Amino acid sequence: MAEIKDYQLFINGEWRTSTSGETIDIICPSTGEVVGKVQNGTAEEALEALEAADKAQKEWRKLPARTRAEYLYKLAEEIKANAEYLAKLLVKEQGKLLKVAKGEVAVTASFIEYACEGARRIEGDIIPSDNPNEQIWIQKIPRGVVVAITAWNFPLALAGRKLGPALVAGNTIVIKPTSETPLATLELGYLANKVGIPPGVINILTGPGKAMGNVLVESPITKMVTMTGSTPVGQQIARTAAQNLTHVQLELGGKAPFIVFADADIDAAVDSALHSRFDNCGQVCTCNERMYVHEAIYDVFMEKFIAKVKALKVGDPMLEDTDMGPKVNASELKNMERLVAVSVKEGAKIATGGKKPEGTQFENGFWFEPTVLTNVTQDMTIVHEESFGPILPVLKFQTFDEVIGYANDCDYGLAAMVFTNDMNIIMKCNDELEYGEVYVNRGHGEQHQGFHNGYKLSGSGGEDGKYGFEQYLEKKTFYLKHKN
Ligand SMILES: NC(=O)C1=CN([C@@H]2O[C@H](COP(=O)(O)OP(=O)(O)OC[C@H]3O[C@@H](n4cnc5c(N)ncnc54)[C@H](OP(=O)(O)O)[C@@H]3O)[C@@H](O)[C@H]2O)C=CC1
Ligand SMILES: O=C(O)[C@@H](O)[C@@H]1OC[C@H](O)[C@H]1O
Repeated sequence: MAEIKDYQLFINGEWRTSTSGETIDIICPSTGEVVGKVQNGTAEEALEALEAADKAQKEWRKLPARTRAEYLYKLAEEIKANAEYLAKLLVKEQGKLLKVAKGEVAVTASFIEYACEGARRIEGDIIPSDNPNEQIWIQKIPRGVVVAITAWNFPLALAGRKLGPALVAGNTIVIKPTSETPLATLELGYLANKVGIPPGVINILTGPGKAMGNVLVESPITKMVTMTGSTPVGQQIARTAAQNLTHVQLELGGKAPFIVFADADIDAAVDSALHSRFDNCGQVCTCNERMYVHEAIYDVFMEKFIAKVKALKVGDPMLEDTDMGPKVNASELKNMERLVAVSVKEGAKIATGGKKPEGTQFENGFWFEPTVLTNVTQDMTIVHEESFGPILPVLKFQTFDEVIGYANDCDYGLAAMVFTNDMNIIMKCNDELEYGEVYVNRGHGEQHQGFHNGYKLSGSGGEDGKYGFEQYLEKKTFYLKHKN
C-alpha cells in the first residue's frame, strides 16, 4: 500500500487546511493508487494568497536584486540537497522514470540559479533629450504579483522556471500547480521557509484550474500570469486576463516535425528521433510529434528505427533499465487509444505498438506501448492533433519544398528538428520553418540561456534566457529637467 501524504495550502509562509473541507486525491500513474491528498482551495483563499503576495512585494522589491538572488541560491541548494526525496515524489505523482525525475530536480535548481545570474543585469537606459538640460531615464521595475500556472509533465521544473526570474526581478508569486501533479511543487513551500524567504513571497495553492486558476487570473491584484499547458486553456486564460489587460506569458501545445533529409547521419537521426518521441512517455512540449523521412533513405532508416522502438523496455519507472513509464492519467491513456483508432480508420498502419502492453505488471496504471504509425498521409488527424504521448506517425517525402510545406502545415509553431549536413538546406530551413525553436542535427532539449518561444497557437511571450527574464519586468520612463 502506497504511503499517502496530506498537503495543505501554503499562504503567507503558513500551511493552511482549506475551509472547503475538500481534498483532491493524487494518483500514482504506475499503480493507480492514491499517493497524496491536496486541498481543494477556495476563492477566498486565493484572494488571501494574492493579498499576502501583494503586501510582501512592497518590501521584497526594495531589496537589492543580489540580496533576492542570495535567498534563491539557497533555495536551489535545498532543492539539490533533497533531490532523492523530490525525485521519488515526482515518480509517484507523474510516473516519470526515476533517472528522468532526478534530471528534473537538477534542472529545477539550475533554472533558479540561471535566474539568479540575472540579478546584476537588470539594466535600463539614460538617453539625452531633445530638450536642453534634460535626461530621459528608462528603468526596469518589477511588475508586482505574478501568478504561475503549471502543467503536469515537468511540474517542479516548470515551477522553478517561473519562480526564479519572477522573484529575482522583484516580484512575488502565487503558484497554482496542476491538480494532477502538485506534490513536489508543494514541497517548495517547506524549502522556502527553511531558507528564510519572507512570508508571502512564495505562495502555493491547489485546486482545479477552472475554479482556483480562474480566480487567480481574473484578480486585478495579479499583474502577470505565466502559464504552461494546453492551447485551449491558454486561450481561456488570455481571455480572462484581458479584463484587466494583465500581462500574460503562455507556453502551450506543440506538434514538432522531425525531418530527415537524404544526406542525414542515419544512426544519429534514428537515436534522436527515438529519444525525442519516447522520453518521458512522449510528454514533452517539444517532442517529435510527426516524422518526415526522405524516400531515398526511408527503408534503411525505418528498419533501424523500428528495431530500436521494439527494444524499448516499458515498465516500473523506479528501475534503472526501464526506458518508458506510464501515461500520467486515465484520460490521457484513453486519448492514446482514440488517436490510434482514428489513425487506423483513416488508413494508417501500426508498424509497432498501438495498445496497452500485456502482462500482470500492467494491469493497474495507465500503460501504453511505444507506437509507430506508417502509411500516413498529411491530411490525417494524427499529423495535426498533438498526441503528447508515445505515438509517432511517419511520412515519406521527395523534395525540400514538399517537406517544408508539410512541416508548416500546422496550427502550432513551437519546435522543429532537422537532420542534414547540407548547409544550404540548413540555411533554407532557418528561413522557412515557422517555428520558434529549431534543432539541427540533434533532438529536442532547451538550454536556459536560449529562448523557449512558441509561434501561432504554441504560445506568446516566450520564457528562458534574457528575453524570458524581461517578461517579469515593467518599464518606467522618467523625464528629468534640471536648472541651467
Ligand atoms: N510549451 C510548453 O513549454 C509546454 C506545453 N505543455 C502543454 O500542456 C498540455 C498538457 O498539460 P496539462 O496540465 O494537461 O495542460 P492543461 O492546459 O490542462 O492545464 C495546465 C494548467 O492550467 C490549469 N487550468 C486549467 N483550466 C484553467 C483555467 N480556466 N484558468 C486557469 N488555469 C487553468 C490547470 O489546472 P488543473 O490541472 O488543476 O485543472 C493546470 O495547472 C499539453 O498540451 C502540452 O503541449 C506542457 C508542458 C510544456
Ligand atoms: O515544458 C516542457 O515540456 C519542456 O520545456 C521541459 O520542461 C522542463 C524541461 O527542462 C524541458 O525539457
